[in-house]
Amino acid sequence: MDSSNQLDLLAMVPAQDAELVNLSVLQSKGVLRAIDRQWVEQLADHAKEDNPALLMAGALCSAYLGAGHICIDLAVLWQSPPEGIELDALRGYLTECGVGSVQDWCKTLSKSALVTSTSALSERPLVLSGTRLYLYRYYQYEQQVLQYLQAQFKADPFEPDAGLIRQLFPAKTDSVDWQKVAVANAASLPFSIISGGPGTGKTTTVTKLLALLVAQSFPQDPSFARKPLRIELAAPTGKAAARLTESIAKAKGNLPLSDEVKQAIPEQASTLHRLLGSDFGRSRFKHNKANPLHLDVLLVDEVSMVDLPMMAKLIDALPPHARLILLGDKDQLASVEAGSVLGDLSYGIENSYFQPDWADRLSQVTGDNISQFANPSAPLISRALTLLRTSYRFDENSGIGHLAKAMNKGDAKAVLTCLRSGYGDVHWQQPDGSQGKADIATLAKGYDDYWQAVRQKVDINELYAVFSRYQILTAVRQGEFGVEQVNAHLEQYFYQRGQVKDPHVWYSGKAVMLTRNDASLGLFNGDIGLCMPDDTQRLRVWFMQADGSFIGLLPSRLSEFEVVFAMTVHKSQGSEFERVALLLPMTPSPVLTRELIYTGITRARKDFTLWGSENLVKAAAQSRIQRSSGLVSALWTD
Ligand SMILES: Nc1ncnc2c1ncn2[C@@H]1O[C@H](COP(=O)(O)OP(=O)(O)OP(=O)(O)O)[C@@H](O)[C@H]1O
Repeated sequence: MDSSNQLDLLAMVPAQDAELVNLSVLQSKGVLRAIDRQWVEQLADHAKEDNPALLMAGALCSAYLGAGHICIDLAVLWQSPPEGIELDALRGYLTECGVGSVQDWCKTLSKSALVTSTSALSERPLVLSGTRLYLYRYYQYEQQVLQYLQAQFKADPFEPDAGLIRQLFPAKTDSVDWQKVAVANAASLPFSIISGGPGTGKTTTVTKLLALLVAQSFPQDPSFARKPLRIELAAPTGKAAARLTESIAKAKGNLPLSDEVKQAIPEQASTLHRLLGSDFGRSRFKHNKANPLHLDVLLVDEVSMVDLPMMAKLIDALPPHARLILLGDKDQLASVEAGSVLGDLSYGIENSYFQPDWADRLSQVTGDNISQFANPSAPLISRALTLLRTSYRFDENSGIGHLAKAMNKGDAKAVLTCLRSGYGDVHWQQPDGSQGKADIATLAKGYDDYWQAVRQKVDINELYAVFSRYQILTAVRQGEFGVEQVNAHLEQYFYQRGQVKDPHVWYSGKAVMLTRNDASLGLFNGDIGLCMPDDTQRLRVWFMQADGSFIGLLPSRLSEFEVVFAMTVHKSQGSEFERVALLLPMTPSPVLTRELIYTGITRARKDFTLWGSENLVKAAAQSRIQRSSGLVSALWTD
């Protein structure tokens, strides 16, 4: 059957609901992308399948994947269809196709040659697991992660050196020291997650953990040769890797251990792509099960940015004996690509409860009373998780700390109170509705120091440091308040003020962000370059490398990049700035969520300005990112 016949068939719906649900209508309403429809129609055509309920499910599965979901849950769709689609229309349409319930829908799918069941898994485009429908590859990724975790849960725990742990945490406190618990947990297990908001001591804690692992690896008898522990540090972006390098180096200095131990802790972090041996542009990595990484311990920071396929590939490349330690802030925006792995794995972490035997064990190792957190129904994964709750960056007087907390809770009233409270480090600019334009002159002021540094031709290290102090963040890409227009307006404004000679060509001070990994240059999507003349007065774009040094490239060597006086909140993940201005659009948008604003707020160390209306701030506080996957139910509820 050709695809035009299929479209005719799909149009066979109850008269009153006809325009509401067929694939072309779903596409016109933006529920489906052209690619979702083409994909499922081609598959169906090839397999000579024509059941509209199958086509609908397949197309939605593809569309939801594009929006970051790992799967669709037919039972959920049956109750709450995609936005813009009437429930009655969807059900009416499916009923017309002989599907009167979720069970019918599943039965229809399971009869299709395009769908495989999990009990007799075969390589077909779609996988039906209960009421969840996956694209085959994503089901495989999810299973890889689950199988890895199940294997770790079965492994015998290690015996960490309790004396060393207490030496690393000498302070006696009345309450539980969760940093100490995190170290005890992670030192006992081959897999662990340490989550916490900004400044809660994730790097401090993990540096102590690495110190413990290194010190434990030293032979008791110093006359024996020491087999060095191979530790690798990684993060999803170059910027995050550079920050991890810097933070570990700083935290190492404060360790109450010998120089020998400190020297054996690496500082240099790489990107995940580099670690796995990216052959840019292809989805396969050099390191995988057949060619595993050469390491004993892998620490990955900023894991909220890691998508499911990347996590699966990372796990695939781990040698069987390796320890994996994941660090991140579970409340930040999920990865750009599909999945919310950190959020799913640490789903119940807020409750901090452990199975009683594990709680006893932790009490013995730490000397703190963890038995108060014992709960016989704690799932296995809970022992691998520790949440750090105390921020050492933001004290009681910090507006940024209070605002981040209120937004994270989704407490719109507290967010507004905080914005109005007159904290010295939090400012709120409500847009003037009649104007409908971003206040570029005020936003641009934050770059005065930068332009002065450009004029003074300071060295690139210093210029980079000055540039990194201030950042304008946008919630969206398009429109007057989107990153593209704001950057164009800023360049124009700098031009009018004489700071930029000609915004259409390369100029001293032009700041760009790469939008693609570039194998030939060894640079990554998200890397920031600043344009300045070299010693011969030729303009070059200077990029900071993972070791903190700079390379200067001729502008002609860069192919895909954008100006970056403003960047989206998504792109800012993994970076921090002293001062941040977060610009919201004037009209509601589904991207305005609690996670997005929380991520924006927590990029600021010292000063945060929110540009946005009360209504949008309230709506964002009440809107959460929800991504479907099978991880939460497999790990937390099954
Ligand atoms: N237990 C502690 N007591 C006092 N200060 C601490 C403690 N833990 C961490 N700090 C301090 O708090 C600051 C933030 O710590 P750290 O960088 O480890 O946090 P983080 O969670 O990694 O931060 P970020 O959000 O920047 O990634 C550092 O100055 C650190 O020295």
